[in-house]
Amino acid sequence: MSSDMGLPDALRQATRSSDARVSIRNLNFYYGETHALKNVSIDFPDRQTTAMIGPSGCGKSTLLRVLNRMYDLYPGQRAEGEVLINGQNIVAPGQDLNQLRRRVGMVFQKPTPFPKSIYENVLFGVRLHEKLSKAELDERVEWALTRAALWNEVKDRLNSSALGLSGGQQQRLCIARSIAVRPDVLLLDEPTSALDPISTLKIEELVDELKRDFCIVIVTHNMQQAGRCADQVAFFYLGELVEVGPSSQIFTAPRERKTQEYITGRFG
Ligand SMILES: Nc1ncnc2c1ncn2[C@@H]1O[C@H](COP(=O)(O)OP(=O)(O)OP(=O)(O)O)[C@@H](O)[C@H]1O
Repeated sequence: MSSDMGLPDALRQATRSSDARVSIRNLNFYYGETHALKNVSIDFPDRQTTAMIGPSGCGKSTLLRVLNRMYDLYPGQRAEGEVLINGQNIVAPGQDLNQLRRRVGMVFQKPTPFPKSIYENVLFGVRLHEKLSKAELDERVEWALTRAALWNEVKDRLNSSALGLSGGQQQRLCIARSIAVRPDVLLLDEPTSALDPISTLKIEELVDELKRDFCIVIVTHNMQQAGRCADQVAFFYLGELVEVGPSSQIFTAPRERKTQEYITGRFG
């Protein structure tokens, strides 16, 4: 438990790194008996991209699932500790999960468009959370698709099915759908692992662009991608955060031997 428990929210926030959008302190996560995250403390700064790297099973996806409390859907899974998003501990009881999921967008490994039009896909979350006029909805669709670098490719077929788009376009549509509700944090779980190299490059450029507005956390197995996209890199091993630092430091002068071994491909 952190020592500043009991302080008012504003003061607690002020005691954190000033630019941290997400501050995690002493987080433990359990799948029943399996202790999947062990005492993890890390900040995800605003307007920066953090890449989470580490071998299979080290807990990267689990940490993303904690950030939007996806684990709530499964009995026996529980988080202990503190995950502050804008100063609010989102793993504490009594949170409004609908609001939380509006503030924390998630994009998965495989594109997950709904069998609806491109237009309705973008508005899916917006319609749940906001009452907007037709003109405002149109404006939001154009804004989100433009930010997701897809507008020019789809503006003449907004009412066509999203399932008719290529894999790379579908993934950009999913990013548009996530940002359309204007979240604080955008989580990307291996967003390019199902894509070809050109689509991958487009998504990476997009991530670079989007970090101007959002706090981005990306899980990737691709070291080059982490090097290209991330400002900060966090290396996890067996549920523990081994090391976190600026991307340039982690890839050129890691402090920990395990990090060095992983980034040089000696295991994982
Ligand atoms: N639903 C579950 N029930 C029980 N244990 C689970 C469950 N999901 C994950 N785990 C365990 O939790 C640990 C962390 O898994 P997690 O999926 O977070 O790893 P990861 O780093 O994202 O792996 P990968 O790179 O393969 O996606 C692993 O030991 C895994 O076996």
